[in-house]
Amino acid sequence: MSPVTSTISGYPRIGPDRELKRAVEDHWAGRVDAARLQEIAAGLRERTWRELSAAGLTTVPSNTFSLYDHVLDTIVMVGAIPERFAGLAEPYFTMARGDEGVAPLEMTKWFDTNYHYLVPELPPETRFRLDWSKPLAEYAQAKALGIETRPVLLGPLSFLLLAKPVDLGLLDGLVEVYAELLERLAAAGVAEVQLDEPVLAADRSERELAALRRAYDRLGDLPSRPHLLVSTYFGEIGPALAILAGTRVEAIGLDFVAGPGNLEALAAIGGLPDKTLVAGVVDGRNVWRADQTKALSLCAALSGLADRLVVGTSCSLLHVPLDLDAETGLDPGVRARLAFAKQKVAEVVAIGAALNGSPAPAGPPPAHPIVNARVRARLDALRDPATRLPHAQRLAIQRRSLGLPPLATTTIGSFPQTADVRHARAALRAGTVTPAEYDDRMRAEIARVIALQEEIGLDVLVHGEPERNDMVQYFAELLDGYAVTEHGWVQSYGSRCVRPPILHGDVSRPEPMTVTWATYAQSLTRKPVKGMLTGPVTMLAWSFVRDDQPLPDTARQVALALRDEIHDLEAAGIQIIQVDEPALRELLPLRSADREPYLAWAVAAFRLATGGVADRTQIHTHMCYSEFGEIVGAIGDLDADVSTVEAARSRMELLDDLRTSGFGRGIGPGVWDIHSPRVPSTEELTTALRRAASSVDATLLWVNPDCGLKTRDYPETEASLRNMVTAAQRVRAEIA
Ligand SMILES: Nc1nc2c(c(=O)[nH]1)N[C@@H](CNc1ccc(C(=O)N[C@@H](CCC(=O)N[C@@H](CCC(=O)N[C@@H](CCC(=O)O)C(=O)O)C(=O)O)C(=O)O)cc1)CN2
Ligand code: MET
Ligand SMILES: [Zn+2]
Repeated sequence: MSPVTSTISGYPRIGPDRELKRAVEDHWAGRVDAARLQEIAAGLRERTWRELSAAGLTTVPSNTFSLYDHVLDTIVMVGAIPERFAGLAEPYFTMARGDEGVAPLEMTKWFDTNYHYLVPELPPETRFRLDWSKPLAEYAQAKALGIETRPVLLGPLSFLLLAKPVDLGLLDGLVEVYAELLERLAAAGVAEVQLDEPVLAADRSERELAALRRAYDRLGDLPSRPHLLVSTYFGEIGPALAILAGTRVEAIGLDFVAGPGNLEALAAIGGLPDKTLVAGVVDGRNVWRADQTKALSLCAALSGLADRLVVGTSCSLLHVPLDLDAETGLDPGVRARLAFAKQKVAEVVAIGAALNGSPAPAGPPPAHPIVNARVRARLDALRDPATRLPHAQRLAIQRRSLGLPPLATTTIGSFPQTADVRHARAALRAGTVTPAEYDDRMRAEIARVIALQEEIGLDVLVHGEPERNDMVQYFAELLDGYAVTEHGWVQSYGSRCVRPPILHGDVSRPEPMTVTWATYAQSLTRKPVKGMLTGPVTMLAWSFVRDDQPLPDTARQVALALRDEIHDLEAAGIQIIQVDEPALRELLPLRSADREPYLAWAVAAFRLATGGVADRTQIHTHMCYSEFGEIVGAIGDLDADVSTVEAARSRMELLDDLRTSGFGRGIGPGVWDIHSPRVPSTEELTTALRRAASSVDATLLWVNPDCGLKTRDYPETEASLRNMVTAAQRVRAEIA
C-alpha cells in the first residue's frame, strides 16, 4: 500500500494576536484602507502556509482564509450578491453588517458550533456567475511562496441548503459555475480541490440525495479538472456515502470523532477500493490531546478500507485556539493534556509518520479530574427539584407584585462594552489598577447605565454586565473545575472572538458570583433590575468540555451551581432573574433521531437551575438564533415565565411558530437586530410591534432588542432604545 499522507481541512484565520480582528475593525473605522487590509490578510495567510508546510503536512489547504466568513466569500464567488448591495462601495462588508440604508444578510450558527455564517439569499430568479478571484489569488499567493496548496471550497449542495429559501431547482445552474471554476483552477495548475459538504452530516431527503448524485456526477465527469476531495464533518455521513462512492470523485473526507459510526458505514459499503479516504481522526472541535493509541488502531482499520489513506482533522481547526505555547498561566496538569490548532497539526503529522513506520508518539498523560464528592452527593439527592405552581398561576402572582404595563420594555442584559471598561479590565490584569479601584469603575458604569435606562423610560432594567469579559468566561473564572486561557481566541462571527474556557473537572461554586453587582444596581432604582446568569447548556456549548463523563452529568453540575446563585439572588431581593440559554438551539443534534434525548437533558438542566425559586420570582430566559420552530416545544418545557428571543433578522418568523404551539407564556420577540449599527426607526419598530401584538396577548408580549448590546456603541444604542420605548408606548395606546 502507498504511504500514508497528512493534511488538515482548515486553520484559524484571525492570527496569533487577533491581527485580523484589529485590521478589519480599523478598516471599518476608516483607519486602515482597503489595500493595507489586503496586505495584512496576505501576511496572515503567508504565515499560516509557512507554518503548516514546515510542520510536515503533505498537503496544505488554501482559501480557508476569510476577511469575514467563508459562506459570504462563496456568495461572492458564485455571483449571488443580492440586488440591494449592487453598486455599493463595499458590498462585501455591507452584506455582513448592513448600513444606514441597507439591511445585512441574515446571520446564523454554523451547524452545532459557535461560529456564525451569513445566509445566502437566493430568490428563484437567481442566475449564478463565477467570480474566481479569491480562490485563484490565494492559490497563486501560496504557489509564489513555493507552497502547493489544495483550495478549499464550500460545496454546491451545502451552499444551496444553507441558503434561504432552499431551492434545489437552482442546483444545476450553480453546479455549472463550480464546473467552470474547476476547469479554470485546473488550467492554473491546481492538482486537487476540497469541496466541503457538511450538510451531509444532517438528515437529507431523497430529493437532496438525488441532487448530491447529480452534482458530483457532473463535476466528476468534467474532462479537465483537479482531483476532487469531498469532505463531510460534524457527524456521520449516512446514505450519502454510497452515493459519493459511486461518483468519480477521487477522495472522500469523513469525521471519525463526531461520527464514529463512519467506520461501520465504510465497511458496510465494502470500503472505497478505488478512492482516497481522508480520515478525520484528530478532534477539530475540542482541545484535548489525541489518544495516539486509539487513533493509530482506527487508522489501521481504515487503511484496509480505501485505496489510500490520508490522516486529517475531524473538521477545520477554525473552532480551536491557535497555539498552546502562548499560554503560560494554565495549571500544568491540565496543560499537559491540551492541544490547540498548531499542536493538532503536529499530532496529524505524527500519526501519519507512525503509520509509515516511525516510532509511535507518546499519548497524553492520564487525566486526574477534580472530583467533588459534595456536588455529586447533592445531585444524587435532588431528584425532582421543581416546586413551582403552573405558569399561568405564577404569572398572575407576578403581575400583581411587579405591576408592569402590557408590552413591558426591557433589554437583554449587556450594555455597550466601552473602551473605558475594557481598558479598566486590561489595567486590572496588568496590575496597574487595584481590584478595589476596578470595582469602583464598574460600579460607576452600572450607575450610569441604570440612570440612562430610567431616563429613557424602560420598565425592567439591567445592570449592563460591564464586569463581564464574556458571558461564559466570566462565570468560568469564578467556578471551580474550569480553566481559562489568556490568548485562546476563537472566531465567533466576523471580527468577534471568544476565549472558550476549558471545563476539566467537577464544577462547583466557591462563592456568589453576581449578587453584589445585582444588589448594587437594584439599590439605585425602584424599577425591577433583572439578575443575569448564563444557563447550563450555554456554559457547556461555549466551553471546551471534559470528555470523560456524559454531557448531561456535567450540565447538572453547572446547573447546581446556578441554582445556588439564583437562590442567593432571590434572597437578596432580586425579583426577576434571567438565565440566558442562547446556545440551546446550537447544541441540537444534526440528526433528528438524537434530538429528543438531548432536549430532555437540556431542559432538565435548566429546570434544575431555575426550579427552586418562589412563584413570585419571575424567571426569564433569552435565546438568539433563528429557526426557533424546531425547539418551540422545548422552550415551553423550560418553564421560564418570559422568553426573549432573536427575531429581527428573520423578520419575526417565530411568531407563527408560537401561534401554532399555544405558548401561553411571556414572549419578547426581538424587534431590532443588534448585530448591525443601524438605528431602527420608530415607524419600523411600531410596525413590528403591531404585528407581534396581533398574534400575542399584550400582557404576555415584551418589547426588547434581539440580544445584548455589548457589541454596539452608545449613540446608536441610545437612539434605538428611545425609538423602541416610543414605539411600545404607541402600540400600548392603540390597544388600550
Ligand atoms: N462566548 C460567547 N459566545 C457567543 C456570544 C457571546 O457573547 N459569548 N454571543 C453570540 C455572538 N457571538 C459573540 C462573540 C463575541 C463577542 C465579543 O464581543 N467579543 C469581544 C471580546 C470579548 C472579551 O473577551 N473581552 C475581554 C477582552 C477584551 C480585549 O480585547 N482586550 C484587549 C485590551 C483592551 C484594552 O486595553 O482596551 C486585549 O486583550 O488585547 C474583556 O472585555 O476583558 C471581541 O471580539 O472584541 C460578541 C458576540 C454567540 N456566541
Ligand atoms: C448571546 S446572548 C447574550 C445575553 C447576555 N445577557 C447579553 O446581553 O449580552
Ligand atoms: Zn443573545
